[in-house]
Amino acid sequence: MSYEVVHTFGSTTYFLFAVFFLWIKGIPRINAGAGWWAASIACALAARIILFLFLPSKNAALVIAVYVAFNVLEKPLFLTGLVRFLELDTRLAYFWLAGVIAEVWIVVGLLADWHPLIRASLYSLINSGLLACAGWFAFYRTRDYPRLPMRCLAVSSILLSVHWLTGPVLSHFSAAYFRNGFVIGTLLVSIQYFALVAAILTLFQRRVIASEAQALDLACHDPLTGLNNKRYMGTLFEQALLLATRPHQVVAVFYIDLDNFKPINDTAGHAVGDEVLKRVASRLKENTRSTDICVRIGGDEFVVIGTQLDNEEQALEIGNKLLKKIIAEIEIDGQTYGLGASIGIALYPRHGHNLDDLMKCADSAMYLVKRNGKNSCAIYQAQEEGGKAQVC
Ligand SMILES: Nc1nc2c(ncn2[C@@H]2O[C@H](COP(=O)(O)OP(=O)(O)OP(=O)(O)O)[C@@H](O)[C@H]2O)c(=O)[nH]1
Repeated sequence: MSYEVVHTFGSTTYFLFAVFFLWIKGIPRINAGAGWWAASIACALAARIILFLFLPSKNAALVIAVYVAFNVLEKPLFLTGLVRFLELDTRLAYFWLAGVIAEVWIVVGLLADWHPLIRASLYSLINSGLLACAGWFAFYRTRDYPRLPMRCLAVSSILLSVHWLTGPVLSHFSAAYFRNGFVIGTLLVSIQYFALVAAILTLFQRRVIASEAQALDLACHDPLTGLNNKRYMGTLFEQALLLATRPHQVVAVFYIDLDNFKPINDTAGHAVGDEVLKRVASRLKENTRSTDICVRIGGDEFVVIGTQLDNEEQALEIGNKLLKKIIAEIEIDGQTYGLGASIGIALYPRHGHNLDDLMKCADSAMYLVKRNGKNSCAIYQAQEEGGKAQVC
C-alpha cells in the first residue's frame, strides 16, 4: 500500500476521531475521558502530518524526534482519558512521569546525537509500557463496560505495545518494515479509537435505556413499597374492567387506611414506620391474586382492586382476609408492632362504573368504619340501600 494512501487514511480517520471526541465531550454523563482522547488523537494526527510533510528532509533525525515526541505525549493523554472513563482510582502521576522521562530522553538523544537505537530504546519501552497498561485496564477492569469494544481495545492496545517495543529496532534494520510498520500502527490505532467510540456509544445507549426504565418505574410505582402508585391505578383499573367481561362478574375496590400507625412513627422512628409500610405492602401482594391491583395511594393508605370476582360475598371474604393479614403483629429488629386497619369496600358495577366513583364510595365506607371504632371492614351502602355501610 502506498505511503500516501496510508497517511491520507490515517490522517482522515484520526481527524474524524478528534472531532467526534470533541463533540461528545459536551454530552453530560458520557464525557469522562472524551476531552483527553480528543487531545491524544490530535497528538497522533500531528505526529502523522509532521512525518508526512517533512520526512524526506535533510534533518530526518529531528523530524523523527518530533514525530516520536507527539506519539509519546499521546499515551499519557490516552491513559488519563481511559482511567477517567473507567472511573479507576489509578494514580495518573506515574503515567505522566513516564511520559516526561521519555520526552526528556528524546530531546537529550537528539542533542547528544545518540545512536538511533539508543535513542529509541527508552521511549519505545515507555510507549510500550503505557500501551500495555491501557490493554490491562481495558481487559481486566471493565466489569460493567461493554464487553466487545473493551476486548477490542485491550487486544489492539497490547498489539500496539508489541509494535512499539519491536518497531524501532525492526525499522532500523529494514526499510520495508519502516513502511509496513506504519500500516500496522495506523490500523491498530484506528481499531483502538474505534473501540472507544463503540464503548462510549454502547454505554450511552445502556444508560438511556436504564434511565427510561427508571423513569417509567418512578411514574408507575411507589418508591418505598414498590406497589403501584395512585397515578398508575387508573390505567390498571381500566385494564381490569376490560377483563371483567363475564355476566355477574364483580370488581371490588378496597380502600385501606392503617389504624394507629402514627404512634409507631412517633415512638420507634420514621425508619421503622417505613419498614412497617413495606411489610404491609408485602402482605397485600402475598394475599391477593396476580391479576389484582395493589396500590399505595399515600401515607398509610392503600387500595386493593380485586378483579374478576364471581360475586359480592367474595369481596367480603377478601376484605376480611386482608384485614386479618394486615393486623397480624409485625416484628422488626426483635420488636413487635401492632397495627389496625379500616377497610371500605366499593363494588363495580353496583356502586359506580368508573374508578372515581368507586373510590369515593370505598373511602366513605372506610370513614364509617373509622367512626365506628376502627379495625374492621365494610361494604359501602348507598342512601337508597339504607345509607349504612354493611360491616363484615
Ligand atoms: N414512616 C412513614 N410515615 C409516613 C409516610 N407517609 C406518611 N407517614 C405518616 O403516617 C401517618 C399517617 O397519619 P394517620 O393516618 O393520622 O395516622 P394513624 O395513627 O394511622 O391515624 P388513624 O388512621 O386515625 O388511626 C402520619 O404521621 C404521617 O407522617 C411514609 O412514607 N413513611
